[in-house]
Amino acid sequence: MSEPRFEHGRAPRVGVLLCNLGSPDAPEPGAVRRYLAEFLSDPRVVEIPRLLWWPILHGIILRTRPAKSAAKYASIWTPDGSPLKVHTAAQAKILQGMLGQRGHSVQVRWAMRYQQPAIATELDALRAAGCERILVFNAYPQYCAATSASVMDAVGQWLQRQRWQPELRVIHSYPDHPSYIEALAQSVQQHWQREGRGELLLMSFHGMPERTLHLGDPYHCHCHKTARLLAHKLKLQPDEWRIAFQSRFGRAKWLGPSTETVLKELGAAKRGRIDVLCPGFAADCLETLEEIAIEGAHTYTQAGGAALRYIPCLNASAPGMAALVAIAEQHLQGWPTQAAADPQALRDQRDRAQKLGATH
Ligand SMILES: C=CC1=C(C)c2cc3[nH]c(cc4nc(cc5[nH]c(cc1n2)c(C)c5CCC(=O)O)C(CCC(=O)O)=C4C)c(C)c3C=C
Ligand SMILES: [Fe+2]
Ligand SMILES: [Fe+2]
Repeated sequence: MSEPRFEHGRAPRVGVLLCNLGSPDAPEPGAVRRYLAEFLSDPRVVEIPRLLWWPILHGIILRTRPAKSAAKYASIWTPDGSPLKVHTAAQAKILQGMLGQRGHSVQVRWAMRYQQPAIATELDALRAAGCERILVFNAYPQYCAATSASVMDAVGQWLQRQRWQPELRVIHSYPDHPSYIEALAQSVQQHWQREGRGELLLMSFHGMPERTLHLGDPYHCHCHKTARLLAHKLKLQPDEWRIAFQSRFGRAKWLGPSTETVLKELGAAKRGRIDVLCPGFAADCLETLEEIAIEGAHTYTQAGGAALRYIPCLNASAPGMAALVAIAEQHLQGWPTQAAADPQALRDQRDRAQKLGATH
Protein backbone atom coordinates (compact mmCIF):
# COMPACT_ATOMS: atom_id res chain seq x y z
CA MET A 1 0.00 0.00 0.00
CA SER A 2 1.34 3.47 -0.82
CA GLU A 3 1.98 5.77 2.10
CA PRO A 4 1.42 9.52 2.57
CA ARG A 5 3.97 11.51 0.52
CA PHE A 6 6.33 13.92 2.18
CA GLU A 7 5.18 17.50 1.69
CA HIS A 8 7.51 20.40 2.33
CA GLY A 9 6.08 23.03 4.59
CA ARG A 10 3.37 20.81 6.10
CA ALA A 11 3.44 20.93 9.87
CA PRO A 12 3.80 17.42 11.30
CA ARG A 13 0.77 16.34 13.29
CA VAL A 14 0.40 14.23 16.40
CA GLY A 15 -2.01 11.31 16.72
CA VAL A 16 -3.40 9.45 19.71
CA LEU A 17 -4.77 5.90 19.36
CA LEU A 18 -6.97 4.79 22.26
CA CYS A 19 -6.99 0.97 22.31
CA ASN A 20 -9.22 -1.54 24.04
CA LEU A 21 -9.96 -5.24 23.68
CA GLY A 22 -12.81 -5.55 21.21
CA SER A 23 -16.26 -7.07 20.85
CA PRO A 24 -18.12 -9.13 18.27
CA ASP A 25 -19.83 -7.13 15.50
CA ALA A 26 -23.23 -8.41 16.59
CA PRO A 27 -24.69 -10.39 19.52
CA GLU A 28 -25.12 -13.43 17.28
CA PRO A 29 -23.37 -16.83 17.32
CA GLY A 30 -21.61 -16.33 13.95
CA ALA A 31 -20.16 -12.94 14.88
CA VAL A 32 -19.21 -14.17 18.37
CA ARG A 33 -17.49 -17.21 16.81
CA ARG A 34 -15.36 -14.95 14.56
CA TYR A 35 -14.50 -12.76 17.55
CA LEU A 36 -13.60 -15.67 19.84
CA ALA A 37 -11.58 -17.35 17.07
CA GLU A 38 -9.41 -14.24 16.67
CA PHE A 39 -9.17 -13.48 20.41
CA LEU A 40 -8.48 -17.00 21.64
CA SER A 41 -5.96 -17.71 18.84
CA ASP A 42 -3.74 -14.94 20.19
CA PRO A 43 -0.78 -16.67 21.90
CA ARG A 44 -0.64 -13.74 24.36
CA VAL A 45 -4.09 -14.73 25.62
CA VAL A 46 -3.83 -18.51 25.72
CA GLU A 47 -0.25 -19.54 26.40
CA ILE A 48 -0.63 -23.23 25.62
CA PRO A 49 1.40 -24.90 22.82
CA ARG A 50 -0.61 -24.51 19.59
CA LEU A 51 -0.59 -28.26 18.93
CA LEU A 52 -2.47 -28.86 22.19
CA TRP A 53 -4.65 -25.74 22.07
CA TRP A 54 -5.88 -25.97 18.46
CA PRO A 55 -8.02 -29.13 18.87
CA ILE A 56 -9.55 -27.73 22.09
CA LEU A 57 -10.28 -24.33 20.53
CA HIS A 58 -11.64 -25.57 17.20
CA GLY A 59 -13.05 -28.90 18.37
CA ILE A 60 -14.81 -27.78 21.55
CA ILE A 61 -14.77 -24.06 22.43
CA LEU A 62 -15.72 -22.59 19.06
CA ARG A 63 -18.53 -25.14 18.74
CA THR A 64 -20.09 -24.59 22.16
CA ARG A 65 -19.24 -21.13 23.49
CA PRO A 66 -20.46 -18.76 20.71
CA ALA A 67 -24.17 -19.48 21.25
CA LYS A 68 -23.92 -19.10 25.04
CA SER A 69 -21.81 -15.94 24.83
CA ALA A 70 -24.07 -14.46 22.12
CA ALA A 71 -27.07 -14.76 24.46
CA LYS A 72 -25.09 -12.93 27.15
CA TYR A 73 -24.03 -10.22 24.72
CA ALA A 74 -27.67 -9.82 23.64
CA SER A 75 -28.59 -9.01 27.24
CA ILE A 76 -26.29 -5.97 27.37
CA TRP A 77 -26.20 -4.83 23.71
CA THR A 78 -27.15 -1.19 23.06
CA PRO A 79 -28.88 0.31 19.99
CA ASP A 80 -25.45 1.67 18.99
CA GLY A 81 -23.58 -1.61 19.43
CA SER A 82 -21.44 -3.22 22.09
CA PRO A 83 -21.09 -1.11 25.26
CA LEU A 84 -17.29 -1.46 25.13
CA LYS A 85 -17.16 0.10 21.66
CA VAL A 86 -19.77 2.76 22.40
CA HIS A 87 -17.91 3.93 25.51
CA THR A 88 -14.50 3.81 23.83
CA ALA A 89 -15.76 5.88 20.88
CA ALA A 90 -17.18 8.47 23.30
CA GLN A 91 -13.93 8.55 25.28
CA ALA A 92 -11.90 9.18 22.11
CA LYS A 93 -14.19 11.97 20.91
CA ILE A 94 -14.22 13.76 24.24
CA LEU A 95 -10.47 13.24 24.69
CA GLN A 96 -9.83 15.05 21.41
CA GLY A 97 -12.15 17.92 22.40
CA MET A 98 -10.66 18.29 25.89
CA LEU A 99 -7.07 18.13 24.67
CA GLY A 100 -8.01 20.73 22.02
CA GLN A 101 -9.42 23.03 24.67
CA ARG A 102 -6.13 22.70 26.53
CA GLY A 103 -4.25 23.88 23.43
CA HIS A 104 -3.20 20.52 21.95
CA SER A 105 -3.92 19.96 18.31
CA VAL A 106 -4.04 16.15 18.12
CA GLN A 107 -5.98 13.61 16.08
CA VAL A 108 -7.56 11.08 18.43
CA ARG A 109 -8.83 7.79 17.01
CA TRP A 110 -9.83 4.55 18.74
CA ALA A 111 -9.20 0.92 17.90
CA MET A 112 -9.97 -2.56 19.12
CA ARG A 113 -7.34 -5.29 19.43
CA TYR A 114 -9.77 -7.89 18.06
CA GLN A 115 -12.35 -7.34 15.29
CA GLN A 116 -13.26 -3.76 14.29
CA PRO A 117 -12.07 -1.01 14.11
CA ALA A 118 -8.69 -2.72 13.73
CA ILE A 119 -5.47 -1.22 15.09
CA ALA A 120 -3.79 -1.33 11.64
CA THR A 121 -6.71 0.45 9.95
CA GLU A 122 -6.73 3.22 12.52
CA LEU A 123 -2.95 3.65 12.41
CA ASP A 124 -3.24 3.95 8.60
CA ALA A 125 -5.88 6.65 9.10
CA LEU A 126 -3.63 8.59 11.49
CA ARG A 127 -0.73 8.41 9.03
CA ALA A 128 -3.02 9.49 6.17
CA ALA A 129 -4.01 12.52 8.29
CA GLY A 130 -0.34 13.50 8.44
CA CYS A 131 0.50 12.20 11.93
CA GLU A 132 4.25 11.72 12.16
CA ARG A 133 4.07 11.04 15.86
CA ILE A 134 1.60 8.64 17.46
CA LEU A 135 0.81 8.01 21.11
CA VAL A 136 -0.60 4.49 21.61
CA PHE A 137 -2.88 4.77 24.63
CA ASN A 138 -3.76 1.37 26.13
CA ALA A 139 -7.03 1.91 27.95
CA TYR A 140 -6.20 -1.01 30.29
CA PRO A 141 -5.25 0.54 33.64
CA GLN A 142 -3.17 -2.48 34.76
CA TYR A 143 -0.45 -3.89 32.52
CA CYS A 144 -0.91 -7.49 31.42
CA ALA A 145 0.85 -9.35 28.63
CA ALA A 146 -2.53 -10.69 27.47
CA THR A 147 -3.83 -7.16 26.88
CA SER A 148 -1.21 -4.35 26.76
CA ALA A 149 1.55 -6.45 25.16
CA SER A 150 -0.89 -7.90 22.68
CA VAL A 151 -1.84 -4.38 21.53
CA MET A 152 1.87 -3.68 21.02
CA ASP A 153 2.20 -6.91 19.00
CA ALA A 154 -0.49 -5.57 16.64
CA VAL A 155 1.24 -2.17 16.47
CA GLY A 156 4.53 -3.98 15.75
CA GLN A 157 2.95 -5.97 12.92
CA TRP A 158 1.70 -2.72 11.38
CA LEU A 159 5.13 -1.06 11.82
CA GLN A 160 6.76 -3.91 9.92
CA ARG A 161 4.79 -2.84 6.85
CA GLN A 162 5.62 0.87 7.09
CA ARG A 163 8.33 2.50 5.03
CA TRP A 164 8.03 5.88 6.77
CA GLN A 165 7.35 4.89 10.36
CA PRO A 166 5.88 7.40 12.78
CA GLU A 167 7.64 8.19 16.02
CA LEU A 168 5.85 6.22 18.73
CA ARG A 169 5.12 6.55 22.41
CA VAL A 170 3.09 4.11 24.49
CA ILE A 171 0.96 4.36 27.59
CA HIS A 172 1.09 0.74 28.61
CA SER A 173 -0.77 1.12 31.92
CA TYR A 174 -1.61 3.60 34.67
CA PRO A 175 -2.46 1.51 37.78
CA ASP A 176 -1.32 4.14 40.29
CA HIS A 177 -1.78 7.38 38.37
CA PRO A 178 -3.15 9.91 40.89
CA SER A 179 -5.82 11.16 38.46
CA TYR A 180 -7.05 7.58 37.83
CA ILE A 181 -7.23 6.79 41.55
CA GLU A 182 -8.97 10.13 42.11
CA ALA A 183 -11.49 9.35 39.35
CA LEU A 184 -12.27 5.92 40.87
CA ALA A 185 -12.69 7.50 44.31
CA GLN A 186 -15.05 10.16 42.94
CA SER A 187 -17.03 7.54 41.11
CA VAL A 188 -17.48 5.45 44.29
CA GLN A 189 -18.38 8.53 46.33
CA GLN A 190 -20.95 9.65 43.75
CA HIS A 191 -22.43 6.15 43.83
CA TRP A 192 -22.66 6.25 47.64
CA GLN A 193 -24.37 9.66 47.46
CA ARG A 194 -26.86 8.39 44.87
CA GLU A 195 -27.59 4.94 46.23
CA GLY A 196 -26.45 4.97 49.85
CA ARG A 197 -23.35 3.18 51.12
CA GLY A 198 -23.07 -0.61 51.24
CA GLU A 199 -21.29 -2.34 54.10
CA LEU A 200 -18.40 -3.51 51.92
CA LEU A 201 -16.68 -2.46 48.68
CA LEU A 202 -15.61 -5.40 46.51
CA MET A 203 -13.05 -4.53 43.81
CA SER A 204 -13.27 -7.15 41.08
CA PHE A 205 -10.51 -7.38 38.44
CA HIS A 206 -10.37 -9.62 35.36
CA GLY A 207 -8.52 -12.82 36.26
CA MET A 208 -5.43 -14.39 34.67
CA PRO A 209 -3.82 -17.82 35.00
CA GLU A 210 -1.78 -17.79 38.23
CA ARG A 211 1.21 -19.08 36.28
CA THR A 212 1.60 -15.68 34.55
CA LEU A 213 2.35 -14.07 37.93
CA HIS A 214 5.23 -16.52 38.49
CA LEU A 215 6.46 -15.88 34.94
CA GLY A 216 6.90 -12.18 35.79
CA ASP A 217 3.70 -10.52 34.63
CA PRO A 218 3.12 -7.45 36.86
CA TYR A 219 -0.66 -7.64 36.39
CA HIS A 220 -1.50 -9.14 39.80
CA CYS A 221 0.70 -6.56 41.58
CA HIS A 222 -0.78 -3.70 39.53
CA CYS A 223 -4.31 -4.80 40.56
CA HIS A 224 -3.34 -4.94 44.22
CA LYS A 225 -1.68 -1.54 43.99
CA THR A 226 -4.76 0.09 42.44
CA ALA A 227 -7.01 -1.53 45.07
CA ARG A 228 -4.79 -0.50 47.97
CA LEU A 229 -4.48 3.12 46.75
CA LEU A 230 -8.22 3.39 46.19
CA ALA A 231 -9.02 1.92 49.64
CA HIS A 232 -6.57 4.41 51.16
CA LYS A 233 -8.07 7.36 49.23
CA LEU A 234 -11.58 6.35 50.39
CA LYS A 235 -10.27 5.90 53.98
CA LEU A 236 -11.66 2.35 54.09
CA GLN A 237 -10.85 0.10 57.05
CA PRO A 238 -9.40 -3.35 56.17
CA ASP A 239 -12.76 -5.05 56.83
CA GLU A 240 -14.60 -2.60 54.56
CA TRP A 241 -13.10 -3.74 51.24
CA ARG A 242 -12.01 -6.88 49.37
CA ILE A 243 -10.20 -7.65 46.14
CA ALA A 244 -11.16 -10.55 43.84
CA PHE A 245 -10.58 -11.82 40.29
CA GLN A 246 -13.40 -12.66 37.89
CA SER A 247 -14.05 -14.27 34.48
CA ARG A 248 -12.20 -17.54 35.00
CA PHE A 249 -11.59 -19.39 31.73
CA GLY A 250 -10.33 -22.96 31.29
CA ARG A 251 -9.03 -25.50 33.77
CA ALA A 252 -5.72 -23.97 34.91
CA LYS A 253 -5.44 -22.36 38.33
CA TRP A 254 -6.31 -18.64 38.11
CA LEU A 255 -5.46 -15.72 40.36
CA GLY A 256 -7.56 -15.76 43.49
CA PRO A 257 -9.73 -15.28 45.30
CA SER A 258 -12.33 -15.66 42.60
CA THR A 259 -15.13 -13.08 42.58
CA GLU A 260 -17.73 -15.85 42.43
CA THR A 261 -16.30 -17.57 45.53
CA VAL A 262 -16.12 -14.30 47.47
CA LEU A 263 -19.73 -13.44 46.55
CA LYS A 264 -20.89 -16.89 47.70
CA GLU A 265 -18.94 -16.58 50.96
CA LEU A 266 -20.27 -13.10 51.71
CA GLY A 267 -23.78 -14.20 50.81
CA ALA A 268 -23.58 -17.29 53.02
CA ALA A 269 -22.44 -15.03 55.87
CA LYS A 270 -25.76 -13.16 55.39
CA ARG A 271 -24.04 -9.89 54.67
CA GLY A 272 -26.13 -6.84 53.85
CA ARG A 273 -25.78 -4.59 50.84
CA ILE A 274 -22.43 -4.63 49.11
CA ASP A 275 -21.02 -2.37 46.37
CA VAL A 276 -18.96 -3.86 43.53
CA LEU A 277 -16.52 -1.89 41.39
CA CYS A 278 -14.44 -3.20 38.46
CA PRO A 279 -11.43 -0.83 38.42
CA GLY A 280 -9.56 -2.88 35.79
CA PHE A 281 -12.03 -2.02 33.05
CA ALA A 282 -11.85 1.49 31.55
CA ALA A 283 -15.26 0.92 29.99
CA ASP A 284 -18.27 -1.21 30.79
CA CYS A 285 -18.52 -4.41 28.79
CA LEU A 286 -19.82 -7.97 28.94
CA GLU A 287 -17.56 -8.81 31.88
CA THR A 288 -18.94 -6.01 34.05
CA LEU A 289 -22.55 -5.52 32.92
CA GLU A 290 -23.46 -9.18 32.52
CA GLU A 291 -21.00 -11.12 34.67
CA ILE A 292 -21.05 -8.78 37.69
CA ALA A 293 -24.14 -6.56 37.56
CA ILE A 294 -26.48 -9.39 36.47
CA GLU A 295 -24.90 -12.79 37.27
CA GLY A 296 -22.86 -11.62 40.26
CA ALA A 297 -25.88 -9.94 41.85
CA HIS A 298 -27.84 -13.17 41.40
CA THR A 299 -25.03 -15.30 42.89
CA TYR A 300 -24.84 -13.05 45.94
CA THR A 301 -28.54 -12.94 46.72
CA GLN A 302 -29.00 -16.66 45.99
CA ALA A 303 -26.26 -17.38 48.54
CA GLY A 304 -28.13 -15.33 51.16
CA GLY A 305 -26.74 -11.79 50.76
CA ALA A 306 -29.11 -8.80 50.84
CA ALA A 307 -28.23 -6.92 47.63
CA LEU A 308 -25.35 -6.19 45.27
CA ARG A 309 -25.06 -2.73 43.76
CA TYR A 310 -22.79 -2.45 40.76
CA ILE A 311 -20.76 0.78 40.36
CA PRO A 312 -20.32 1.59 36.64
CA CYS A 313 -16.86 1.88 35.11
CA LEU A 314 -15.36 5.31 34.51
CA ASN A 315 -16.51 5.24 30.86
CA ALA A 316 -16.79 8.82 29.52
CA SER A 317 -17.73 10.31 32.91
CA ALA A 318 -16.26 13.69 33.89
CA PRO A 319 -13.80 12.20 36.46
CA GLY A 320 -12.86 9.39 34.04
CA MET A 321 -12.19 11.82 31.20
CA ALA A 322 -10.17 14.11 33.46
CA ALA A 323 -7.94 11.10 34.20
CA LEU A 324 -7.52 10.12 30.53
CA VAL A 325 -6.65 13.73 29.63
CA ALA A 326 -4.09 14.03 32.46
CA ILE A 327 -2.44 10.73 31.50
CA ALA A 328 -2.35 11.58 27.77
CA GLU A 329 -1.06 15.10 28.40
CA GLN A 330 1.78 13.76 30.51
CA HIS A 331 2.88 11.46 27.68
CA LEU A 332 2.49 14.11 24.97
CA GLN A 333 5.00 16.41 26.65
CA GLY A 334 7.71 17.68 24.33
CA TRP A 335 5.81 16.77 21.17
CA PRO A 336 4.67 19.63 18.90
CA THR A 337 0.98 19.59 19.76
CA GLN A 338 0.55 23.31 20.19
CA ALA A 339 -2.14 24.47 17.79
CA ALA A 340 -0.41 27.79 17.15
CA ALA A 341 2.39 25.97 15.31
CA ASP A 342 -0.02 24.77 12.62
CA PRO A 343 -2.63 27.17 11.14
CA GLN A 344 -4.72 24.35 9.64
CA ALA A 345 -4.71 22.52 12.96
CA LEU A 346 -5.74 25.72 14.65
CA ARG A 347 -8.73 26.01 12.29
CA ASP A 348 -9.62 22.34 12.86
CA GLN A 349 -9.38 22.80 16.58
CA ARG A 350 -11.60 25.88 16.49
CA ASP A 351 -14.20 23.99 14.45
CA ARG A 352 -14.12 21.09 16.89
CA ALA A 353 -14.39 23.30 19.93
CA GLN A 354 -17.38 25.11 18.35
CA LYS A 355 -19.08 21.82 17.56
CA LEU A 356 -18.47 20.48 21.06
CA GLY A 357 -19.67 23.68 22.72
CA ALA A 358 -18.51 24.29 26.25
CA THR A 359 -19.79 21.04 27.64
CA HIS A 360 -16.47 19.42 28.42
C1 LIG B 1 -7.74 -17.30 28.48
C2 LIG B 1 -8.72 -16.51 28.31
C3 LIG B 1 -8.77 -15.08 28.68
C4 LIG B 1 -7.79 -14.25 29.24
C5 LIG B 1 -6.39 -14.60 29.64
C6 LIG B 1 -8.37 -12.93 29.34
C7 LIG B 1 -7.72 -11.81 29.86
C8 LIG B 1 -8.27 -10.53 29.93
N1 LIG B 1 -9.43 -10.10 29.36
C9 LIG B 1 -9.63 -8.77 29.68
C10 LIG B 1 -10.70 -7.96 29.31
C11 LIG B 1 -11.86 -8.41 28.67
N2 LIG B 1 -12.19 -9.72 28.39
C12 LIG B 1 -13.41 -9.73 27.76
C13 LIG B 1 -14.09 -10.85 27.29
C14 LIG B 1 -13.59 -12.15 27.28
N3 LIG B 1 -12.44 -12.62 27.90
C15 LIG B 1 -12.25 -13.95 27.59
C16 LIG B 1 -11.16 -14.75 27.96
C17 LIG B 1 -9.95 -14.27 28.49
N4 LIG B 1 -9.66 -13.00 28.88
C18 LIG B 1 -13.35 -14.36 26.77
C19 LIG B 1 -13.53 -15.77 26.21
C20 LIG B 1 -14.16 -13.24 26.56
C21 LIG B 1 -15.40 -13.17 25.64
C22 LIG B 1 -16.66 -13.30 26.26
C23 LIG B 1 -16.97 -14.69 26.67
O1 LIG B 1 -17.18 -15.55 25.79
O2 LIG B 1 -16.98 -14.94 27.88
C24 LIG B 1 -13.90 -8.39 27.65
C25 LIG B 1 -15.27 -7.98 27.17
C26 LIG B 1 -15.41 -7.71 25.70
C27 LIG B 1 -16.76 -7.18 25.33
O3 LIG B 1 -17.07 -7.25 24.14
O4 LIG B 1 -17.57 -6.70 26.13
C28 LIG B 1 -12.93 -7.56 28.20
C29 LIG B 1 -12.94 -6.06 28.28
C30 LIG B 1 -8.54 -8.36 30.49
C31 LIG B 1 -8.38 -6.96 31.08
C32 LIG B 1 -7.69 -9.46 30.65
C33 LIG B 1 -6.44 -9.59 31.40
C34 LIG B 1 -6.04 -8.81 32.34
FE1 LIG C 1 -11.12 -11.43 29.04
FE1 LIG D 1 -16.98 -13.37 31.50
